[in-house]
Amino acid sequence: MSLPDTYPAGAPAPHLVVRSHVVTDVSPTLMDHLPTSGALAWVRRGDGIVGWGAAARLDVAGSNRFAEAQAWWKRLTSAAVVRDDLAVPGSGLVCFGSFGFTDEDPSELVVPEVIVGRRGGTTWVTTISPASSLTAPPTLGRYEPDPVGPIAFADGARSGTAWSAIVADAVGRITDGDVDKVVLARDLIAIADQPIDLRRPLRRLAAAYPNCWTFAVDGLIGATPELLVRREKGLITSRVLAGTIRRTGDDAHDLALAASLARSSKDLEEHEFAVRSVADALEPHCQSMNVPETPFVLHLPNVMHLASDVAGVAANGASALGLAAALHPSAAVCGTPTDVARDLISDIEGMGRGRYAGPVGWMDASGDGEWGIALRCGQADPQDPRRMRLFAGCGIVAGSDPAAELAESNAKLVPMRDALGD
Ligand SMILES: C=C(O[C@@H]1C=C(C(=O)O)C=C[C@H]1O)C(=O)O
Repeated sequence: MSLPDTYPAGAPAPHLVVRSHVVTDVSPTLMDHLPTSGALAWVRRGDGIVGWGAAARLDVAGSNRFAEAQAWWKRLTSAAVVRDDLAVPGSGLVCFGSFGFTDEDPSELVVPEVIVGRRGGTTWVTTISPASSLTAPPTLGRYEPDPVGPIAFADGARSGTAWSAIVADAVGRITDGDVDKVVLARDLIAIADQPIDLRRPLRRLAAAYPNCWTFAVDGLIGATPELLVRREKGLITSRVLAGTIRRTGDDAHDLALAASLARSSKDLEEHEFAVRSVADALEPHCQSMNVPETPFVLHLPNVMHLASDVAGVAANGASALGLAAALHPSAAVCGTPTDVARDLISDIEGMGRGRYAGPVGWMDASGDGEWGIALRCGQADPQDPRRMRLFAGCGIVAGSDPAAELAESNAKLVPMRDALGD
């Protein structure tokens, strides 16, 4: 039922017919409904939306990509006929999206043919189809994903040792005063014996990291703890993370580590850069804002982060995507000052980030939506479905120790490694 033409930026918008209705659903998780391929997901604590198929799709790149995506979405939503029995966040006409870290990396929006959503015990189905060939609501299946089987891990663009040397180089440049903070990432290649059924790691991520946002868009899957921006009925929120410590598995020791993280001047400085960059980008779009003075410690199974929830009341009609465009790249994934850090990343990081560290999420026709930062994630290799590229990065400041940053990057790779393993 996919439209043969994916409706590129300049083409006339297809007339989509959209219907959301409540269904009875006894399956334990939303992920259970995903068919074999084309998984789309945005799930947290069991609630959220999953989808499949493509009623419309935009592929876009370049410095204007957010504006082009916004214009495309506006035309598509104004040409659609929507019957939404629920009118809750995620019901009605919704698209999923994932944006490249740099202007050159590919970005995309996908409008699924079917969405299954859940919120507070209510499950709904949305069908989206061209007016010329209406889709009947599907009977929801319950699928068991294939096991991933044995998996091997190999260095990506750089070995751990080579990456540590790049971190040391960055610390030198920070000490010389070229830049205050830069976020450097590395990749790891996961290789299975057979094509990886992405639903397997997705389910595991959602179960093991309920406080993160588990996402899937076009082969990019992960569980991010960092919400770049949410807009919901005039309220804007952002969860900023920066400053990390690994967990040991010993609760008493971890509590002591959490206390040391909250006092660490290196981590507090790194965090302050990230909060400032978010507050400055949101300020023109908010009439009042709450920027916490001190961060809290977010406990995840693998790491703990310094975290700040920034909130504001929308002052203008900027959509969730418009706000994500204003925020990206925040100092949490790029550095400070932004331009210098971005150039340094492209000079020394030694790999393409693709959609890692870019905004990933969903939005609705009113401009509300949620965009996370694509972290703790992996990208399925479009050429070889047995392979995935996993990513992790660390904020580097004057006090950073390359060996500790390498250990931190390994801890950030744990969610994807465990989700893929047996
Ligand atoms: C860049 C990543 O994480 C970011 C860097 C952090 C840090 O350096 O302390 C913490 C959270 C994220 O903002 C990643 O997970 O790949």
